Amino acid sequence: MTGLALNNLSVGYASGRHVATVLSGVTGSVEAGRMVGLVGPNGAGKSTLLRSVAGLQPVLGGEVSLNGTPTATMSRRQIAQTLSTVLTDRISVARLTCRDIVSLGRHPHSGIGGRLRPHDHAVIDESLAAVGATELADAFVGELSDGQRQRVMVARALAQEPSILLLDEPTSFLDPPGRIALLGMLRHVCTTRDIAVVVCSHDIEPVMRYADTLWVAGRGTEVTMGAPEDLARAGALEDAFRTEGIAFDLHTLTFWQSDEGRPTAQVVGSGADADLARHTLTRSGYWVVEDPADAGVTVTVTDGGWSVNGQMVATLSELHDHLVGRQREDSRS
Ligand SMILES: Nc1ncnc2c1ncn2[C@@H]1O[C@H](COP(=O)(O)OP(=O)(O)OP(=O)(O)O)[C@@H](O)[C@H]1O
Repeated sequence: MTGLALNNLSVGYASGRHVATVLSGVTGSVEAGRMVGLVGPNGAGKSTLLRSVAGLQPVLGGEVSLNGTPTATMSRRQIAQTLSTVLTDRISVARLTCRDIVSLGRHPHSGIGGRLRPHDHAVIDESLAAVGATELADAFVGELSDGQRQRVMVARALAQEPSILLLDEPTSFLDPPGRIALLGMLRHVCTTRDIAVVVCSHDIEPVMRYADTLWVAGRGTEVTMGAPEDLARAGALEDAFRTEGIAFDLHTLTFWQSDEGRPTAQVVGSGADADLARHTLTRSGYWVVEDPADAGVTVTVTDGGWSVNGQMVATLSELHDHLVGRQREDSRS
């Protein structure tokens, strides 16, 4: 198989006789051209898994195979020619240029003395272009924004010409559009370069838009794998993140306060104005229901704004104020 395969893998930390197993029985694969999103709460073991797969810490049991070959039988150089990583360690190389950093990715392929050949320079240029960082080639790394630096670190990993790419939190420190842009770029690179990608991220909703498969590390030692939507429907994300009073909303693919005990409302109408009214209702403390029979309040999208149980409001700010006032009155009566 081309790509990454994990067979009954156990990862964690051993110190003397004490063994702390973080994740166990992890069996799964990522084929070339496919992207896995690795998600889970803080401390679930995502970084431990990525570091173990990359050979940066010993596994406790089981097997990691790269393109069908167990890593236990591969040299470090062979592993580096197959797998590259973008990890969370902050680099302190402010006075290197982006091209210098990306050139480091050629190290596992370069000959004696590490001299770069014309082919290496071509790969470096292609890698910078693949992440949209051609213009940054001669900029110092210390002078980049977080988003630019993150793209350059991905370019370094691509310059390694890997079959498998592992990324730990590549979107942290990026603004919301930057997160989507980076994940979209990874998806593009994964498909066009036929790379097996595992990306660990706390940005569940954007990851769910791009990943073929989710690997969910929860509070136990198991990793649950499946299509993002199937796992969401089955409650696997809620289970993994299990937080009192917080539920995973299947409409928005985000976590919200759970609906129990909230007043109910429905929205009549369609399009962006209806979606925004639903958002305002949720923000105002209402549970948005589909069935009119369950709804205490009805918000209808109209030409001039919205009507709440027949009373017109022109803006969503007014809708919010009206809904909050209504709740206050209800709680007094
Ligand atoms: N060097 C270490 N020695 C011993 N235990 C460690 C070490 N590093 C991490 N751990 C423990 O392993 C567990 C998993 O940590 P890990 O960093 O893999 O979680 P994570 O899912 O990546 O969390 P986060 O989302 O917070 O980054 C935690 O209980 C952590 O305390």
